[in-house]
Amino acid sequence: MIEFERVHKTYKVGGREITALEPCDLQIPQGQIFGLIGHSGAGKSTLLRLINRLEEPSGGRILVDGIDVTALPAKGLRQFRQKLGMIFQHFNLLSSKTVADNVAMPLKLAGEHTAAEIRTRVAMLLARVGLSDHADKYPAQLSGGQKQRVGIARALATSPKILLCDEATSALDPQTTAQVLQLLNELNRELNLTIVLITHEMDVIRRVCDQVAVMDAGQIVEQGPVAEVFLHPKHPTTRRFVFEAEQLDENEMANDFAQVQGRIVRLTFQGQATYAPLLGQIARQSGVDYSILGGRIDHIRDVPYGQLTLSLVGGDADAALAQLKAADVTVEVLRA
Ligand SMILES: Nc1ncnc2c1ncn2[C@@H]1O[C@H](COP(=O)(O)OP(=O)(O)OP(=O)(O)O)[C@@H](O)[C@H]1O
Repeated sequence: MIEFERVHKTYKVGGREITALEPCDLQIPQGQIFGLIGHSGAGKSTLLRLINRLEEPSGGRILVDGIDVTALPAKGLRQFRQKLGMIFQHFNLLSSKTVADNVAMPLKLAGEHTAAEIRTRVAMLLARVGLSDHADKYPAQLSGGQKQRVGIARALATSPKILLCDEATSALDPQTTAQVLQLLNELNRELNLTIVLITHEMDVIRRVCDQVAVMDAGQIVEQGPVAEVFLHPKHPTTRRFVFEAEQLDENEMANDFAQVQGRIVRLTFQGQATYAPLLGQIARQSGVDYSILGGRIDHIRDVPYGQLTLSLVGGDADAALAQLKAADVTVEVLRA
């Protein structure tokens, strides 16, 4: 468990103070993939780098498994950092070293392993990330996705319990992004690894995260399980991210709504309800006619969801909506 208690951070630049993180309380349970999303300058990197004390907090306490890491002396901090791995947007591999030597680096620095132990562990890590055949190559000979796999293998070398990912897929194309996210997903489950992940894409959050915190101007403005935040965004910043990901335009939707009669509702189906033939049944029973104004079916992590925007005309619309709610469908009335 990672806990922030009133943690804040101010940078001093040429006599001027820049607040990067307002006092922040946060809890990240062990074994979760926790996403931090926000626009450039929102304070995401600062928050992430406070966890491994690459940045020192200006105040507050950070506890990892109950240990106050803000109070650790130099030796304790070195040991603590071995329990944390980090991966970066631009991979940060050493260009003059081979793939195997890059992965071996944290083990060599720890100074606790024989050369044979390091060789065995590196071979195992490279096999896990699918790069056994590339051990003797240099980073320049690899694709972006392969470089990030080396970064992941290196980050996992000392068997950390926490992996910090700073925009780890931002430099990758969509297909490679999907593969790297899939690998992170698998590692999270296999190793019960806590992953804290920074991104500016809601789609990355939707695909892998359990929880999300949305940051704006140094503050967490919305936080919760991804399904809740993604399907029912409240803060304007969250709404912008979700609408961007869904390629929706609020003004266009308002224009569309002006063209149709009746009530307008948004229905959210999750899990089993996503595929149940509810809508037709309920429309027949209540005598309501509906037209579909928008919708999609997708997954949040592994859970399917469907979201439909409908206009309802005639019949007993109240009864229809009550039946939908009784079947665990979330109903939001967009126009009464
Ligand atoms: N070392 C530093 N010295 C001075 N100001 C800094 C430093 N690092 C960050 N800042 C400032 O703190 C604020 C938050 O920056 P941070 O990098 O945490 O945001 P971010 O959300 O990660 O942005 P990005 O997505 O662009 O990386 C910004 O105003 C930034 O200019």
